[in-house]
Order: sequence, then C-alpha cells, then structure tokens
Amino acid sequence: MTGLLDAQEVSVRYGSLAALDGVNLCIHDGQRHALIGPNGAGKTTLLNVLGGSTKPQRGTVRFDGRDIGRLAPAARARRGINRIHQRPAVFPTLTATENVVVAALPRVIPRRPWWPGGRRRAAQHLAGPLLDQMGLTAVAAVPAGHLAHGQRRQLEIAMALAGRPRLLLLDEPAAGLSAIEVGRLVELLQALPRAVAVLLVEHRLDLVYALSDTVTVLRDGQTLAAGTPDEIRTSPLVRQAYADGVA
Ligand SMILES: Nc1ncnc2c1ncn2[C@@H]1O[C@H](COP(=O)(O)OP(=O)(O)OP(=O)(O)O)[C@@H](O)[C@H]1O
Repeated sequence: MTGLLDAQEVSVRYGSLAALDGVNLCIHDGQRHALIGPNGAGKTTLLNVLGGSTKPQRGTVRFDGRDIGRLAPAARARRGINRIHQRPAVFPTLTATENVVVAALPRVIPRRPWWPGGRRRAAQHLAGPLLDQMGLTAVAAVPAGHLAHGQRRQLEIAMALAGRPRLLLLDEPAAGLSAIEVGRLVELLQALPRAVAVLLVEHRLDLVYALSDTVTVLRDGQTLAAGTPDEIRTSPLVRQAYADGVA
C-alpha cells in the first residue's frame, strides 16, 4: 500500500541495541496517525528517521512517491515534512508575528517578485491568519520569550504551518502543558485543515484517542499492533505491553 509517507523495513541500531527493527509505517493524505508504545519502544527514533535527523542502517522512506532517504531535515521541510519538537523552537526576542514571518519567508511567492520587500509583505499577510488559527492574535506583538509555554507551543505550530506542510511530525506536544493548555491544544489540533496529515507521538492515551484515526504501537523497536483507536484500546496485546512498562 502506498501513502503520502511510506517507510519500509526501517532499522536503526545503536551498538547491539536495535532501536528500530524492520518497522513499516504508512501515512495517507490528511490522516491523523499516532505512534505509541512503552518507554524505549523506538517512537522518537522513528520520528528522527522520518524527519531526517537519524539515518537508518536499513530501510526506505518515501514521501509523495519519492525516495527522501538521503535528504537532510531542511530539504524534507521544503518538500512538506515539518517537525514540532518537545521543546518549542522559537526566536525568543522576536514577536509572535515576526517568528511566523521568518518561518514563512522561504515558502512565500510574492505577487510582484521584483518589488522591494515584496516577499516580506507576502509573509506578513500570511502571519495574521495563522496566528489567528492558533489562537494567538492577542499576543501577536509580544516577544516569543515572554509567552507562556502553551502559547509558545501554539506559535511553533503556526510557524510550521507557515511552511505549508503536508505532514506535521508532533513529538509529545502536550509535554509540560497545564490541563487548560492541553485542552486548548487539542481543540487547535482537531481544527487543523485536512490538507495536513499528522503523525503524533504522545504518551497521554486520552489525547491519542481524541486526535487520531489510526494508531501504531511500537514495542522494543518493532510494530506490535496497528489499527483504529477502538481496536488499539481493546487489544489485549497492547494492554499487556502497557502493563509491562510505560511512563
Ligand atoms: N543516540 C542514541 N544512542 C544510543 N541509544 C539510543 C540513542 N537514541 C535512542 N537510543 C535507545 O534506543 C531505544 C529507543 O529510543 P527512543 O527514544 O526512540 O524510544 P521512545 O519510544 O521514544 O522512548 P520514550 O517514550 O521514553 O521517549 C532506547 O533503548 C534508547 O535508549
């Protein structure tokens, strides 16, 4: 089966440890796909492989039908794969608007490319609606370093969207957020346009079930199960894996 992203037989070893051992993962256009599993299962390693920061010893990664295995993270971002990190990566001294403008600049096509400042103006046009989409209009002029942790997370997602991604890789987006911030984040992620597919790594299963339509469970670097949230919720194999050890 082919999809927007198709990873086949991916293996990563650290010395004698198999962090990933022949993992397959297929994500379709607009899909909400979650990756779960006990600590050390290989979830972050797989995100790193898809984002391009870890090169697997074996296996292929195709995106939109093309082999992207040799591409660096920045080249993958240009093709439409964007990663949100556990610690929000924003420019603290720039305002929220300026952060989104900086993120948008490489991707905007000005209507009059010869016009001085045309690219910047096009990026500024994009920033307002994206900040609005992420509930940040009221803090658009606030330096990112002064924003609450949850707002910085929302800003990082606005910045990722400015790159017009087709696939967002979300690494534990709820980590460190308060209950209120988590609730807001879930609403914002649920409202993301279907033009963007999402791969979510998350320990909180309530969030996983609220946000995903497909769940893949890793354990010891291998795929233990894959299915709908209902299938995974009721799977005895998955229950056992979690009983054996999860955060
Ligand atoms: N750079 C590295 N060097 C050596 N071992 C590593 C490295 N990165 C990951 N590992 C090991 O690979 C295995 C998988 O790690 P990974 O971080 O992908 O798991 P995870 O499922 O994301 O875990 P967690 O839920 O705890 O974040 C673990 O045993 C980990 O210790």
